[in-house]
Amino acid sequence: MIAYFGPQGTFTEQAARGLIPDGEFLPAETIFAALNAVRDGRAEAACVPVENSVEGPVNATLDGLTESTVLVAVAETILPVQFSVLVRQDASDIRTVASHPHALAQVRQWLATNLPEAEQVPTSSTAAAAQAVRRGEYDAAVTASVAAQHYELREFVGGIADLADASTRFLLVRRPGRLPEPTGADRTSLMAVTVNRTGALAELLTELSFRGINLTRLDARPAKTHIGQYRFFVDMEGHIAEPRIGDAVAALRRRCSVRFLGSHPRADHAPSSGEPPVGNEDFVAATNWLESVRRGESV
Ligand SMILES: O=C(O)C(=O)Cc1ccccc1
Repeated sequence: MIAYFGPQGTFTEQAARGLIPDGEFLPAETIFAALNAVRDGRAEAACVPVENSVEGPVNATLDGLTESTVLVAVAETILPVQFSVLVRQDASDIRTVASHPHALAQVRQWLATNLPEAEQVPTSSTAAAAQAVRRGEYDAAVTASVAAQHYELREFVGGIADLADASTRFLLVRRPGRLPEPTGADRTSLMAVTVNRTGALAELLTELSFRGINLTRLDARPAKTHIGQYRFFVDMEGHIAEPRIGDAVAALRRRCSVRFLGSHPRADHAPSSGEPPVGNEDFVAATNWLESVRRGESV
């Protein structure tokens, strides 16, 4: 069973069906509920949105992955997202338009131009907004086009997005277990809580940079312990099975609290960029040399 951030008709449902085409799916009303379905065993995995190219990180996912037993990402997909504005068949004027905040943000200009008087109302998801329009609570919903069929609504307008090539990245997460095999085009995700000291984050990032590891994402979320304490979410190119990446992650672990959030193939299949100053084979050779020195066989 694959839980997904629902209800039926969300972009996340499309992502889940793309990742596991022959899966059995369990819609969840919130991202936390989708993740907790994995934690309590009702689902083997969950599909949740993690970031989009307009609004950035999906905070509920970052918090949800780490605020209980940790779940790890084993796959990802990136969907281009365009939106439809759905209304009831008998719609006349539109005084309220509802959607997920990340959807409203991605059509902000369109709404300001075309529905400037409509009150914008945040809902838990785009499909939840469609359900609310069906119930008569709001006049319009900004959704994926597929939601029209699920909730018997009419497409007032389709194919809208302020940025034509906007996209959203979704994760498939599971309980910790066997890692996906390295592919040479992978992403490793961590959550680190640094000590609240000048330079602590810079030192953490230096452990990556001087090993030639390219950071692909850095987000900060409140640690919710006290003001000023943050959880840093760090994505990097590479797979933790690679000696160079493993060496860097161990170095971070020596410096601060680190949680592993997964190593998995990148949806864009982009191989690790650049020629690192020291490659995986150098780490293996250095480790072998150190072991032979310790055995008194080398100097
Ligand atoms: O609400 C949805 O449909 C989701 O899947 C979350 C979302 C919202 C806006 C853009 C991409 C995903």
